[in-house]
Amino acid sequence: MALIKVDNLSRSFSYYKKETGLKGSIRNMFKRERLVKEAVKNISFQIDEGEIVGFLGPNGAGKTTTLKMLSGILYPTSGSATIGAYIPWERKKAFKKNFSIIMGQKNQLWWDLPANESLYLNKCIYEINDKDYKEIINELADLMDVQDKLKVQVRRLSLGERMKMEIMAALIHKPKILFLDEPTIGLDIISQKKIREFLKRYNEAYKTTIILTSHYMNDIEDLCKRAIIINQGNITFDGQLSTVNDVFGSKKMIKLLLSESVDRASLEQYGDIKEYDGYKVIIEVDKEHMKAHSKSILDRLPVIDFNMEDIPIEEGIRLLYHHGDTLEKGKEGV
Ligand SMILES: Nc1ncnc2c1ncn2[C@@H]1O[C@H](COP(=O)(O)OP(=O)(O)OP(=O)(O)O)[C@@H](O)[C@H]1O
Repeated sequence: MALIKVDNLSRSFSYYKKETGLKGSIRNMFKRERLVKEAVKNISFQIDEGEIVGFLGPNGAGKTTTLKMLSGILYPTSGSATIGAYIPWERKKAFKKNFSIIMGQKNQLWWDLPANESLYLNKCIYEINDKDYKEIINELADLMDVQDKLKVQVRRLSLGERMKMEIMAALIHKPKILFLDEPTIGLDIISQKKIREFLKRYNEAYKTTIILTSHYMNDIEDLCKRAIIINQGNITFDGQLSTVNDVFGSKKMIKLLLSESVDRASLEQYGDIKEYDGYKVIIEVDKEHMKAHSKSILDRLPVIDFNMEDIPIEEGIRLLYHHGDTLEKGKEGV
């Protein structure tokens, strides 16, 4: 059943162009040019209870603006959204008790206090009783392996430990909906993996609905079955992650290992060269020319190893970022 329903949601920002230099500043005092940025344009989607959905797009695509509207931090310019029985920007207390947003680039913990003091503050804000608070703190600290860090001043924690505390602070009221905006940004690979494992287990245990934005493809592939891709405020893909490649089913990758160096120009006839060092080459080839090109490569080039693969999901998503067509509402794939 759909828990999050977004219907033709838009958000524009108006701002004034600022001229540089002294002359520009003086000119600005008398005449200012007003500009409008349409950050999110008529987007629609639905998300079921318990789903983890990857919300992807290049920088400036409109991801954070959408999450801010769904969290009630921003009013939309037009359109509607409901989360369960609530309209987020009405900011009803019961809604606030049901959701949490974690922004990897922003802290909610007090820098100079130990993490458990900030956690206690959240306990009071969310009106959690002592017994439930003790239980959830123990459970979360165990799951994230930070029992011994709870009394350490936040400024003395490593980036990974701090992020775990941020996640704990966001989860102590057991929200039903969780918005994660770049939760693993800047973390090393092992810490990223630990946080992903935690989120997976947490989602399984509590059936929390999660929208996740991340520029790390491992986060998305590990956690999400479905991806919504947004670019320049428009949704360009909404479907199963496994079908991303079907959109570009007309392309394949040929990976070659050569015994002698071959110059780049003589490989370009086969397709787009994705990687090249003379001996190791990856070429993106049109499927319709696959057979003829494969034969020609094997006949003419000093091939030691030849592999044919689908384009990697990361590449598929990158291509989808720039795929212009907006999806019709509810349609899966492009
Ligand atoms: N307050 C604002 N005033 C003017 N423009 C804004 C404002 N907030 C966001 N924008 C613009 O709206 C667009 C979408 O921004 P948003 O932060 O939603 O992108 P994003 O997809 O989260 O990007 P990133 O991956 O870089 O965080 C950007 O072009 C941004 O400059």
